[in-house]
Amino acid sequence: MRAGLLQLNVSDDPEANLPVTLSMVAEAASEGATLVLTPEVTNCLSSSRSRQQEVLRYEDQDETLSALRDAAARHGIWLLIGSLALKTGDADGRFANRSFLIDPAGDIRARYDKIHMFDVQVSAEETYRESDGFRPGEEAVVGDTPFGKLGLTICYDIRFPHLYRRLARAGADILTVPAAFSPVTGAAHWEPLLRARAIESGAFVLAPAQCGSHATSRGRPRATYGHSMAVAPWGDVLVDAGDAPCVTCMDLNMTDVATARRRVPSLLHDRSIAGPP
Ligand SMILES: O=C(O)CNC(=O)[C@H](CS)NC(=O)CCC(=O)C(=O)O
Repeated sequence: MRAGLLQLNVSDDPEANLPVTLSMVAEAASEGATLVLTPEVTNCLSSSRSRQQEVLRYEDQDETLSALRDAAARHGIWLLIGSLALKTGDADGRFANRSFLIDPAGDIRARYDKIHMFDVQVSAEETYRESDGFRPGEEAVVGDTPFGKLGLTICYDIRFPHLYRRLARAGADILTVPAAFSPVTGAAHWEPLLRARAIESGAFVLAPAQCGSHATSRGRPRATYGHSMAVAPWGDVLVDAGDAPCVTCMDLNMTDVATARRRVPSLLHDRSIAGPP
């Protein structure tokens, strides 16, 4: 199986972002990818609440979603849209940060709302309050494909290993971790977290990322870490896409999942542990 990771540098203008994303999806398909993955917030990196209120749409009216579904059908590929920022109709006005698995007919096969919100002060100057704008999801999701099961997660979820344990035990062969990681935490934690989840799950980890300085029309400027990554079930880094926008394709030997789990069957060795709660 051949997978393609899109590394994007989106702005807070969905209309401007879409043509770039579509041409990179076409490029991945032309390089033979049968599963193409895009990063977190493929449609719009958040700058201010008022800007989001203006440009974000409900799922059934979102043009990025409909155009990417068409693209999956046109190219005959599976597409993991890392996430879209979408209106929800919730009373408190918060948005959803939602991944979609699209099949080669363009149909939606799975949806996942990011569970863990990035409410973190990463440095004296840099604080994130994701839960101010986004409503967290509640449910883990596995999507079925002909080449294996995908466990859907997003960005900050990577720091919560029990979610990945659950997905691995549900049979996930590939864990998807689309991201818009902060440069500071990215440099310190991104690669070891991805490799740890791959090793302890005996699964591929595919992590398409946002990169660079993002153009925003208002609010504070944003920058993200890049370094989209593919990690094999044994823990080896297959791809590190660096820090500029790009399309990176790679072959995945899906039998590596069973091989890794046979060599170290730790998924079968969980025990319930007594002691402090
Ligand atoms: O806000 C948007 O538009 C897109 N979403 C993000 O950028 C999200 C929430 S602020 N970022 C992360 O989860 C970074 C996690 C991270 O950097 C870490 O775990 O260290």
